Amino acid sequence: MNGTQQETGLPPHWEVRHSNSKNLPYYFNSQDRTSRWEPPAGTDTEKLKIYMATYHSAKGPLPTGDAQSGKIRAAHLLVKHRGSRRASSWRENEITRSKEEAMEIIKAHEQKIKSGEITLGELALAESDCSSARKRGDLGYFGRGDMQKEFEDAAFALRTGEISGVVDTASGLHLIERLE
Ligand SMILES: O=C(O)CN(Cc1ccccc1)C(=O)c1nc(-c2ccccc2)[nH]c1C(=O)O
Repeated sequence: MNGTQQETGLPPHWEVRHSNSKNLPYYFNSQDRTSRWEPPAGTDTEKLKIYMATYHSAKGPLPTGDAQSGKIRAAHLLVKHRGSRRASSWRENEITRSKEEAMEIIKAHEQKIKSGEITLGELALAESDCSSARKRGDLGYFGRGDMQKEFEDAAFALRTGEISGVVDTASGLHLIERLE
């Protein structure tokens, strides 16, 4: 997160950064690589105030893994198709649906979850083709490098409590909910 000069009101070479350990913004000078908690002299404080208000939107600071371990916890609902790397699951010994059919199914699941009709965990119990279904799709904690890249990138981009759009991996199509 670093807005341009005219957006932040900071002097040249200065940018706003975020300290995960303190969950606070700080100011970093990319030329002499100094950092400070307070805006530097010459800052247009009115502009900075507006910029920070936008940055600290209702959704809070940008998503990151847990400040200490870098791990997050998520649940997912997996709909496999005949092109899945392992086209079999506890639900169906041989999965023959096409990827297009799987997309229709998971889009309907997404609608139900995002409308509040049902939680992802509840729906995963009956509908997920992943062995985690019996745990409401809960995968526990994981860090970068533990999951397929597309899955990891989508999960780490979520804020806690947020639900992804459809994520496509070699295993199938997923909806992901970041739990912690
Ligand atoms: O992709 C494969 O070759 C086979 N797999 C991997 C797998 C199989 C069993 C348990 C965990 C992972 C799956 O198809 C699979 N992937 C997942 C998965 C993918 C991304 C995130 C979490 C789980 N679950 C499953 C499953 O059957 O239960």
